[in-house]
Amino acid sequence: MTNPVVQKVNPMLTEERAKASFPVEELTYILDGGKFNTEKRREIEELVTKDPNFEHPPIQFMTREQQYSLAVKKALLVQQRLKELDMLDDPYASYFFRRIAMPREVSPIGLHWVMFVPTLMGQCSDEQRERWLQRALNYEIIGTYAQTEMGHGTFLRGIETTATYDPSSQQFVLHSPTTTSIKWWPGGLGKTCNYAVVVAQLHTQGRCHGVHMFLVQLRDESTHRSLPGVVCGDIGPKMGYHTIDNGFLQLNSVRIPRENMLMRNAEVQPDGTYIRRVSNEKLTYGTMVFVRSLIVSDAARGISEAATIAVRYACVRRQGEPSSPGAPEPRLLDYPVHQYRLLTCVANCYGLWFASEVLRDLYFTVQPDVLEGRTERLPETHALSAGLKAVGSNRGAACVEECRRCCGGFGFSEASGLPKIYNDINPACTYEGENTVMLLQTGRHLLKCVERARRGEQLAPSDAYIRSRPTPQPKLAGGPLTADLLLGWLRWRSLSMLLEVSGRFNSFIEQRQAWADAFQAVSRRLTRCAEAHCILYVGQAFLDSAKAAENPKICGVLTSLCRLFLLNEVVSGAGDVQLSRSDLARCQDAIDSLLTELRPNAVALVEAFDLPDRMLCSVIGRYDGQVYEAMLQWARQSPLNATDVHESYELYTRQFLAGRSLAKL
Ligand SMILES: CCCCCCCCCCCCCCCCCCCCCCC/C=C/C(=O)SCCNC(=O)CCNC(=O)[C@H](O)C(C)(C)COP(=O)(O)OP(=O)(O)OC[C@H]1O[C@@H](n2cnc3c(N)ncnc32)[C@H](O)[C@@H]1OP(=O)(O)O
Ligand SMILES: Cc1cc2nc3c(=O)[nH]c(=O)nc-3n(C[C@H](O)[C@H](O)[C@H](O)COP(=O)(O)OP(=O)(O)OC[C@H]3O[C@@H](n4cnc5c(N)ncnc54)[C@H](O)[C@@H]3O)c2cc1C
Repeated sequence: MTNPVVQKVNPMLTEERAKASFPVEELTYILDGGKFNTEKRREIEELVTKDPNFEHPPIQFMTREQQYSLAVKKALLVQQRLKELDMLDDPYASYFFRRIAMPREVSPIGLHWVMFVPTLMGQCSDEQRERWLQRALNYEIIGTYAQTEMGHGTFLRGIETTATYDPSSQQFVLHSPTTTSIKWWPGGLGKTCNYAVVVAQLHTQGRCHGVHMFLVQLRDESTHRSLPGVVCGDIGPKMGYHTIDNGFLQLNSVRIPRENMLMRNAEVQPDGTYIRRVSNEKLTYGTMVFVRSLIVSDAARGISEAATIAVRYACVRRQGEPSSPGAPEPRLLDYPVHQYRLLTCVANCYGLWFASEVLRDLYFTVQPDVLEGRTERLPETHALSAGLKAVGSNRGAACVEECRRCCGGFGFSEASGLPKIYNDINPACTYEGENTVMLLQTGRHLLKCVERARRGEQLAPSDAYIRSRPTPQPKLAGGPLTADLLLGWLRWRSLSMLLEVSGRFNSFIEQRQAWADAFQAVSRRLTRCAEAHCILYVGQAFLDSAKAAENPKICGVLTSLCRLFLLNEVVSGAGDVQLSRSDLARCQDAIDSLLTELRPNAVALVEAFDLPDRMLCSVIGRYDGQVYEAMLQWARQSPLNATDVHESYELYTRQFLAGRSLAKL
C-alpha cells in the first residue's frame, strides 16, 4: 500500500476545517489519553511510513494466498522492528506500530498477543509462567486459543475434546472423539501457529471435572511440520479476514506432559488426584472477559475510521438541485438528514470510545484481585464486558454500514476502504461470544441484581441504580433538555424495563416454573434490558468525559455531541416505556437544533481522531479531498486492466459471438 501523494487540498475541505469552534489538537490529546501518547503515536506512524518494507500495492487486488503471505511477512517484520526499537515491552507503542503497519490486514499472529499470551499470564502457575511466558513474549513460539469446536461455540460446557490423565506416564491424552469435536475457527491455527492453548474436558481417576486448558504443541519447532496425531489446516475463505488462517484441529490421542495443564486455578497431581485451588470455575474464562473489553474500543476505532471517510467525502461530494440558478449543487453534508446519519455515528463513536476506557480501567482494577482469588467484582466485570462487547460491536457494525451507505456507490467500492472496515468489525458480533448470548449474560446478572436489591444487599457501582421499586419518570417537559436530565431519563428507562421483566420472571417462578424456563420466557425482553443498561453506562462515561475536559470549548462541543447521543437513545427507546407525544416532539426538535449546531464541527470532530491516510486506506476519505483523480488511479491498478483485451474474450466471447458452442470448451 502506498501513501497517496497529498495534492493541493480541496478548498471545500479547507473551508470546513476553518469552521471548527474548538482546538482540534487538544481533543486529540484527550482521545489519546494525553499529549505524550499523541506524540509517541505520531513518532511511530512516521517510523512506519518511512519504512519502504511496509509498502505494497492495495491488497484488494491480491489473491487470498498472496494476502495471507503478505500478512505473515508484515506481522513478523513488525515484531522484528519492535525488538530493534526496544518497544516490545511498551503495549501502547507496540499496539500502534501494529495498527499503522497493518491497517487493513488482520494479523495471522494476532491471536498470539490478544489471547495466547494473556491466557498464559492468567491461567499459568508461577512456575509455568517462568517456563513458557518469556518464550511466548519473545515470539520463540507462536500460539493461538483453541476453544470453539464444530459442534459447540456458545455452550462451552458442551465441548467434546477430552484430556484424559494417564498416571502411568504422567501425561494427558488429548483427543477429538467425534467430527463435531474438531476445533474450528481459532485464528492462526491453520498454518501459522506451532502451539495452542486447547480447551478440553478434563478426565482423571474416572471422573470428568469440566473444561480446563492445556498447552499443546502442534508443529515441530524447526520444520513446522504438524506433529504425529495433529491434523490441522485452514477452514477456507470467509466473509472477511482474508489475511488470517482461521483453522481446524483434530487431535488423535496426542500425549502431552502433565505439567502442560494450565494450573493456576486447579491441578492434577502425579497420581491423578484433582485439586481445585480457587472455587470460582469461571476464572477459566478470564481471557474472554479481557478480550471482550478490548472489542469495545476496537468498535469505536472502526467507527472513527468510517466516520472520518464519510464526513470528509460528504464535504466534497456535490449532488442535487442547486438552491438558486447558477449556485453550485449542495454538498451531501448540507442535507440535514445526512448530518443526522453521520453525526449520530460520530456521537456513538465518542460514547463507545470513552466507555471503553472506563471499562478497561475497571478490568485492570479488578484483575489483580481476581488473580488472587478475590472475585467479588467479577460478576459486574463479566456482565459489563459481555454487554458492552455486544452493544459496541452491534453499534460498530451498524454505524460503519451507515457510513458506507452515506458514500453512495463509492461506498460499495473497495477503494473507499469502507467494505474492509465493515468486514473487520462485523465478525466481532460473533466471536468472543455471540452478541445475543452476551446480552443474555448481562440480563441474567441484572435479574440477580434486582433480587439482591430486594434483599437489601449492596450492589456494585455500575448496578447501584437498580432498586426493587420503581422511581418516578423524570420530566422532559418544561426546563431545558440537559445531558444530566436525559441521562436520568435513560437511568429511569433501564430500571423500569428491568422491573417489568423481573416482575414477569417472578410471576413465572410463583407459578412453579423452573428458573431456567422462567429465564427463557423473559429472554427476549431481557436482551433489551441489557442494551438499555449498557447504553446508560456509555452515556454516563460520555458525559463524565465531556465534563472533565478543561478547555470550555471542548467541554461545550463534547456535551452537545453527548446530548445528541442521549436524545437519539431517548427517541429510539421511546417504545420500550411510556414517553408522551409532546416529550417525544421536544426531543425531536432538540435533535434538529443540535444538528445545526454541530454541523460546522463535523470535520473537526472526526479529524480529532487524527487518522493518517496510511491508516484509512481510502480513496474517498483522503486528507486532501481529491477524490475523483484518485478513484481513476485506483481503478487503473485493477489486474483486469493489465491488457486492453482480456483473455476471456479470445476464449469465450469470440466463440459465443461466432455462434459456437461453449459447452465443449
Ligand atoms: C499508556 C497507556 C497504556 C495503554 C495501553 C493500551 C494500548 C492498547 C490499546 C488497547 C486496544 C487494543 C485493541 C485490540 C484489538 C482487539 C480486537 C480483538 C480481536 C480479537 C480476536 C478474537 C478472535 C476470537 C476469539 C474467540 O472467539 S475465542 C472463543 C470465544 N467463545 C466464547 O466467547 C464462548 C461464549 N460462551 C460463554 O462464554 C459461556 O459459555 C456462556 C457465558 C455463554 C455460558 O456459560 P455457562 O453455560 O457455563 O454458564 P451459565 O450461563 O450457566 O453461567 C454460570 C455463571 O457463570 C457466570 N459466567 C459466565 N461466563 C463468565 C465469565 N467469563 N466470567 C465470569 N463469570 C462468568 C454467569 O454469569 C453465571 O453466573 P451466575 O450463576 O452467578 O448467574
Ligand atoms: C472471525 C472469527 C474468529 C474466531 N476466532 C476464534 C478463536 O480464535 N478461537 C476460538 O476458540 N473461537 C473462535 N471463533 C469462534 C467464535 O467464538 C464462535 O463462533 C462464537 O462463540 C459463536 O459460537 P457458534 O459459532 O457455535 O454459534 P452458535 O452457538 O451455534 O450460535 C448460533 C446462533 O444461535 C444463537 N444461540 C446460541 N445459543 C443460544 C442460547 N443459549 N440462547 C439464545 N440464542 C442462542 C446465537 O445467538 C447465534 O445467533 C471465531 C469466530 C469467528 C467468526
